[in-house]
Amino acid sequence: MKNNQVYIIDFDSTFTQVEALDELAKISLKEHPRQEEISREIEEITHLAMRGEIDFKESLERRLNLVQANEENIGELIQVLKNKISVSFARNAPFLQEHAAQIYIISNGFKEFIVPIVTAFGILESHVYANTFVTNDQKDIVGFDESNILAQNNGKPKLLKTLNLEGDIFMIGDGYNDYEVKAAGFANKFYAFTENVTRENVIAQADHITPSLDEFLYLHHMNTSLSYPKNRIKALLLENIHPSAQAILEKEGYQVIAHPGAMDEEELKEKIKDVSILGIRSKTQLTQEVLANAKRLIAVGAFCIGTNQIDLEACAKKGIPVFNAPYSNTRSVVELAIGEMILLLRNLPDKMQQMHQGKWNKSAAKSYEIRGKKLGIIGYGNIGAQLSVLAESLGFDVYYYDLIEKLPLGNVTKCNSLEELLQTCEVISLHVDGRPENKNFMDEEQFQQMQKGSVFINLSRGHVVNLDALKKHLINGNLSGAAIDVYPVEPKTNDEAFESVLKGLPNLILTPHIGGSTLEAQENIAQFVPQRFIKYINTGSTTNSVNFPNLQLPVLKNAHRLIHIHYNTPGILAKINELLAKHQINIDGQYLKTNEQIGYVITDVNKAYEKTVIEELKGLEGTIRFRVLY
Ligand SMILES: NC(=O)c1ccc[n+]([C@@H]2O[C@H](COP(=O)([O-])OP(=O)(O)OC[C@H]3O[C@@H](n4cnc5c(N)ncnc54)[C@H](O)[C@@H]3O)[C@@H](O)[C@H]2O)c1
Ligand SMILES: O=C(O)[C@H](O)COP(=O)(O)O
Repeated sequence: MKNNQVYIIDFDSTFTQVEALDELAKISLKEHPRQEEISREIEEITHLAMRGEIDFKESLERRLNLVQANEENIGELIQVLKNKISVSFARNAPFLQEHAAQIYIISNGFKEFIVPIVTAFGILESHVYANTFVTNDQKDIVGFDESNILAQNNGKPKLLKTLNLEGDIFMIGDGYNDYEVKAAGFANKFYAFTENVTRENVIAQADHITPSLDEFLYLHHMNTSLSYPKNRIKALLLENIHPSAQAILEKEGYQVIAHPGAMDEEELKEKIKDVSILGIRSKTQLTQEVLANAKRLIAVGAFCIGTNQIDLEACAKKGIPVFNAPYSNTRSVVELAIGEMILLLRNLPDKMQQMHQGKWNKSAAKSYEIRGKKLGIIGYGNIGAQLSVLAESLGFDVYYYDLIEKLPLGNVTKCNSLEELLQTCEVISLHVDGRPENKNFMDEEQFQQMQKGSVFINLSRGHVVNLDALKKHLINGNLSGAAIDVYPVEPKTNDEAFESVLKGLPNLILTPHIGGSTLEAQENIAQFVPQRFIKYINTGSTTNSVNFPNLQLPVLKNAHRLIHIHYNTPGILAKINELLAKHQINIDGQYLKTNEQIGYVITDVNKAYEKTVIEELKGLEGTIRFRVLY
């Protein structure tokens, strides 16, 4: 606590998200036929004054004339404002309470609504300086007390002069009139508050741009709600991730940069240096070399299912959890697989091509129903299992093969070997994951084992199929058709050409890795993954992480949360607790989980503790990362 500091805080658009007179007009003019037009006029006058383009006094007179409010509207306004407290002020309520003696609210707004709002946060009524309304006998608001210094032009500096405050004075506000306090020499520093509104001519004058109160508190080492201001968290989203992800992360207060394509290793090595959150899809390779440059990376999101493009172990060893969206595009892949099965069994890829070339080939030759055919699913995971349910309902007789024991759904039949499945079924659909051992999983030998005339579908990963072997079996007629969505090498962006040995073959559907590319799936993914980041950053929760021990944690209440990530070696938990005991720290709750590489310990402690313990915890042998949530 810095007792020699004084914090002067503006009210409209700083303490609250809105301009109170704009809100008052919405209430008082509710029934007015020109309500929208007048409200727009009021907002414009507010902006002109806040940018310093018209006199403040003139703006107040003009706005009050237009608002046409009555004292009775104030109660409703207070209710509205209570729900519009700036998010970072609400989050840092303990700071306001604990530092009430040092906080002043100085506003050109009106005491009638400011006092009830700010005193609820512990701010002293005697520290609120603002205008007051003048009403007539009918309680209509007809003006303001013109003798109040804050009703005058340059009112804030004039008031500060009379207050004679001592110490380091910090002015926090969004308007030009807030900067004027510093310009007149009555504040040491001006912090332009941009959480709700950004005015170019105001930020140009600021000593510091503060996108939230967290940032101000962080600069002054007074955080009460978070260990790190959210506006300092930079997220980089690659590969055309659906825009709702950006919107969610921005709403949380992070800086977001979205880039349409993937980046190659060299470019990413450079761009990742100041990134805290990285969002990618299947194309970006997150290698150990890239990670070596990722000095600020907190979390990685695969905005897709597959995570084989990420060095998961290297991430874990750097204390970086990786999240994915394991179910969000499952249905989309299944629907495409079924559509392709029908097309291939009807020999349609060839027929469609022929029509474009003017060839009418009406014939039932090589055309079959799917009903009663044997479908073999390789990899009975989320996609494989859902495919089996839908395929069965369409009349397929379904078989599956998986490395591990799986619950067979419906009437599916389990095969004990890959060979058995390949020899049994006419349609083979591949849904294994992209682990390195699956490279060339479908090779010459496996294609030879397939029934003559059968069809093959791969919507999993490109490297799991040897394309030369597939080509050979499509040309020699062993396979009657195939559908391929994924390739060992894929273009990084839509501007690059697609090259493959498969181009131009008969009865072959080639698609540009779009199994999961439906609007529904992409939007679902863009909702799902950002929530994993937010939960991890705000609570430490690692649910759904693919490389971290999964811990679902309660919301932090009246405690500090110590988050310790360490190499999984015996005895670290004991050492953490020894240290906490030595400092007589009261543990409210403790959660531990380990995996092969790392241990993840969360300890909620009573707020009163010596801060030196933090340094000691960071210094424990085996520590990978440590952070505190306030
Ligand atoms: N084309 C696309 O756009 C698209 C979209 C989504 C997912 N995918 C890919 O689909 C694949 C499957 O996704 P999922 O969600 O079902 O994954 P999943 O992890 O739920 O299922 C994979 C299954 O494959 C099994 N498996 C792995 N290797 C095997 C092997 N050698 N032999 C037999 N079984 C094996 C696993 O045991 C597991 O049951 C992933 O590779 C994913 O990246 C592609
Ligand atoms: O793993 C996945 O979910 C798919 O391969 C989809 O990847 P994409 O997001 O790059 O289309």
